[in-house]
Amino acid sequence: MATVIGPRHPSEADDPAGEGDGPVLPELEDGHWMHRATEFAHTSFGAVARRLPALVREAVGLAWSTSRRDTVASIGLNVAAGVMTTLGLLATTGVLRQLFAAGPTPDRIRAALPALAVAALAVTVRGALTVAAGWAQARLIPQINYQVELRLFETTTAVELAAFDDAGFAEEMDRARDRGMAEAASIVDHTVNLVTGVVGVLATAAAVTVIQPVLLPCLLLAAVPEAATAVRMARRQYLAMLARITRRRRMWMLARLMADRHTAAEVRSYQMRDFLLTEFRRMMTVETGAQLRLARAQSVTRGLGMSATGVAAFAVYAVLGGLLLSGVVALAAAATALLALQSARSSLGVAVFATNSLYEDALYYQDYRDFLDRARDRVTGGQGRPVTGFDTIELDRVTLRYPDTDIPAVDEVSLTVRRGQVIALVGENGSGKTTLAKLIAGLYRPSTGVIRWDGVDTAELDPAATAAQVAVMTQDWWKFPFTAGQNIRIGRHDRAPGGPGPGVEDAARAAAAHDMIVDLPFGYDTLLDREFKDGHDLSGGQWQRLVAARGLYRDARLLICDEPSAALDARAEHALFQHLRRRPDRAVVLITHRLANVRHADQIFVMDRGQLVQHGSHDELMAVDGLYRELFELQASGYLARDPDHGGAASRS
Ligand SMILES: Nc1ncnc2c1ncn2[C@@H]1O[C@H](COP(=O)(O)OP(=O)(O)OP(=O)(O)O)[C@@H](O)[C@H]1O
Repeated sequence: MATVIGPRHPSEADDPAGEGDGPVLPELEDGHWMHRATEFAHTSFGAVARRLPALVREAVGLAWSTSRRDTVASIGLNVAAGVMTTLGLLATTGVLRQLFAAGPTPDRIRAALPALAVAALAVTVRGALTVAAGWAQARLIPQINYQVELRLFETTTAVELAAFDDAGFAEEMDRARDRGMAEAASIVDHTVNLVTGVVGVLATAAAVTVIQPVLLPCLLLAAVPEAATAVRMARRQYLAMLARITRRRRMWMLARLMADRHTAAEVRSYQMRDFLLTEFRRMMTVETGAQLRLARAQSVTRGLGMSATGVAAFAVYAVLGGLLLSGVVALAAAATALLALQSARSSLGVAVFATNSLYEDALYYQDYRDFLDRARDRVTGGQGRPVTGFDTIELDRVTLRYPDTDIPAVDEVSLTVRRGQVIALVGENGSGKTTLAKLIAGLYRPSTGVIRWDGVDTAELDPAATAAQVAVMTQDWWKFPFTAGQNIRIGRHDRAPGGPGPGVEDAARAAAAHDMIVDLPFGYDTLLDREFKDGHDLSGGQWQRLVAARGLYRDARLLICDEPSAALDARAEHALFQHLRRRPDRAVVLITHRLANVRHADQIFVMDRGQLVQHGSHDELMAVDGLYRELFELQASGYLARDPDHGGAASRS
């Protein structure tokens, strides 16, 4: 049953209103998970069934490694329930045989009582076993989720930073996280359901075979049309979903833009309401039409399926009648066969649905497995020489090329950072300062060249011990949804209270953040995320003070400050730079576009298009014609209210 999927883009999709005009946003790229959806849509049910044994092995292996006891219970109890189904049907035949026998009614009822007791017992035990199996199955799910989620996040937090710049890797990670991880528990769930369904069919078939083998083909004949209809309807539903998915994503995106705190101000200030609503209405019209058509098509399919099932049931009744008349089958056996038919049909439905779902979910789970395999190669860690500090960090012709780029972001840069010094990296936007700082921090490994700590290649050093010596105040910091105190303390979260280094409040004071924090509703315990109850938000500059406090709290031997004062007011900036001064036990690498802040640096390195083009002290660099002097004078002219293009060079004081 190979199937070709329909159009997925709104512009090509069925359009009941016949409208194609109006504001049209650019086409959405297919979601990263679409490739699996498309693959599944093109796979026939036969192919799905052929892969079943491997999929079941995979799921059982996963369940087994999570909880042996619950795995055995889920499967074992279901099999035992199947045995009870067989027993119940056989006992039912016994009951009917006695009831249909000749003789006075009280005698017939009395004779049927033992078989009736067995049938009742079988039904009761079966019920209990099914409940117990369901319990074991329900226990498995959270345990599996726990294991797979933990394994994924243990990996994503351990892979090297460079992996996140690799588009392929990042996409695989999204796939594993967004869908693959969630399907681990599903494949186990579907497998247990499959076992339940198959056991139900086999149990019924076994009972029918014992009662009268000739009835077995009847059972199959009656069940097949229903199963085929179930497959057909599930596929139809899936393909329809696939055809609408891009449009639905567009609608989710628009819905987010229209009802989100972060976009609310811009939507109003640019008066985007009509634009967004028009686009949303357009999508909704197409979407509603598609849903109405699907409902009609599903009803037709269901109607045809029910007719086919009815015809099959009628054929079975005819065959049964013939067998009854010819005396091949007794009345009691025929009546039991009808009961068995109901039971087999529902079990088969469960098995078919589970097969379909298992196959689809297993494709996504494979994404999770593939990601973990690939990520293992990018995990940093392992052993190396211990490090407790440094006297010099030396970059020797270091180059870094980001994935899929031809031009290096840092090109053959050599420089030395000495303990006790403040060095500055300056240059225009995109010149490579942040990238160079990340190399110095050990966040990236050079594509070529070597970085040495006291003469030892950093590749030979213990990565965790090296990272412990470094603090980075990044330019693109994140608003962590923690309290103000925790936002600072995570800078060195494993430091015991009263341990060496500044306290949280000391660090906050140094970054001019303390007064601002104590003014918050709960002081240092104020939660800094409006999405939580009693949460609070800060201004950009207030956040930056907190980020600076975190960096100072870390109290590392190498402090890297990438635009630490970009959002700070003059007073806060002044206070912060008091604390970024020379200290004999550490080195500071400072990146800033406010060149007045680098005047006192021991060494200033000037970057241009990835290359180091100048270096020296402020006075040395101002004494020569070059990029540094040009940038400095340009900036200083603003303060001196003198335009260098029209008034000559600004003061060099
Ligand atoms: N993750 C990345 N993947 C690919 N290219 C990148 C990445 N980060 C930066 N680049 C590119 O590398 C070059 C150097 O960027 P970098 O951020 O180091 O510059 P910068 O000097 O710090 O700039 P700015 O002053 O604007 O902060 C730029 O051309 C930029 O586009």
